[in-house]
Amino acid sequence: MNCIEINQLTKYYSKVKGIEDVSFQVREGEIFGFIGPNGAGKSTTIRTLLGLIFPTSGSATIFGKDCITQGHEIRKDIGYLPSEVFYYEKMKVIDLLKYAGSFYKKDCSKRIYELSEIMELNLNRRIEDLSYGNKKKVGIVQGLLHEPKLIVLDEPTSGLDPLMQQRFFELIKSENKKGASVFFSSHILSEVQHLCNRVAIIKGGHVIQVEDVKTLREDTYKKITLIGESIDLKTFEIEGVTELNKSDHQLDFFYKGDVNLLVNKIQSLELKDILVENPSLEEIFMHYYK
Ligand SMILES: Nc1ncnc2c1ncn2[C@@H]1O[C@H](COP(=O)(O)OP(=O)(O)OP(=O)(O)O)[C@@H](O)[C@H]1O
Repeated sequence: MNCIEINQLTKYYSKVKGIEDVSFQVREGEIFGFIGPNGAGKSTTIRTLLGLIFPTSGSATIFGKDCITQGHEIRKDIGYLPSEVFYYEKMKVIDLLKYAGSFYKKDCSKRIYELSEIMELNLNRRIEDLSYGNKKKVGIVQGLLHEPKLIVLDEPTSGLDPLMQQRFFELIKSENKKGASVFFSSHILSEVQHLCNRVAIIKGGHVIQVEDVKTLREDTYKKITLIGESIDLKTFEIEGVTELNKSDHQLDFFYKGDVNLLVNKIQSLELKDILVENPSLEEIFMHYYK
């Protein structure tokens, strides 16, 4: 079953394109990544999904309910961390979190203390005295305190130091193990690689690929490095080869296609070394971003 379904969703900010014809599904129980460069349309998609802005056309559902007309019914099941968090500056963290918890029909106090301990958040400070990273932690606790069925995170890790990022990932994984589905946007590809089952790649307002993270890494390009004295670059100007580069005695390129063709080309060469690697997600995405 799908927890999120997005169908041909389009949002124009008057004449400025936010997103166009975006369609994909997030399955219940998965951790789904939403990847794209700045301005690609990630926040627009998320805000439309949450009913914070209206689409120009298209539709979206969460747990089978329409995001626009049934938003109030859906919201109790969603935990949302926006990309920028703004709070009442004069409030103490604990008062703010208890106030946030009061909107749900359950006692969230125990969870507030548990989450704050995990994220090392000082509950007695005032919001105005917190650093950007600590405000982000308040957002994380606020997003999770009611143990939502779906967690929506918009660029969640910006501002967190590496140790806290790690804590946060562990926290998300454990919420997922307990049954929560997770949808999060990022332009940091390594975090997607570690955390997600599947990803959608968005560029210029269009989703250009929805794929298993594993497939994305395995079924695409191989990264080849050949080291030897007299390798002719022209030998590898063949179909399936991209990013061909020669420096000193080294030739690097990406290859996608029949490996036998490549082996035929390589076997006549006098090599000192050869390296065949799966490209990093970074390298794969750079390919899609072009
Ligand atoms: N309120 C707005 N008014 C006008 N244009 C907007 C507005 N919000 C977003 N846009 C435009 O819509 C496009 C998509 O922006 P969006 O913020 O959704 O991208 P994003 O992928 O979340 O980027 P980032 O990673 O920088 O947050 C951009 O061209 C942006 O300038």
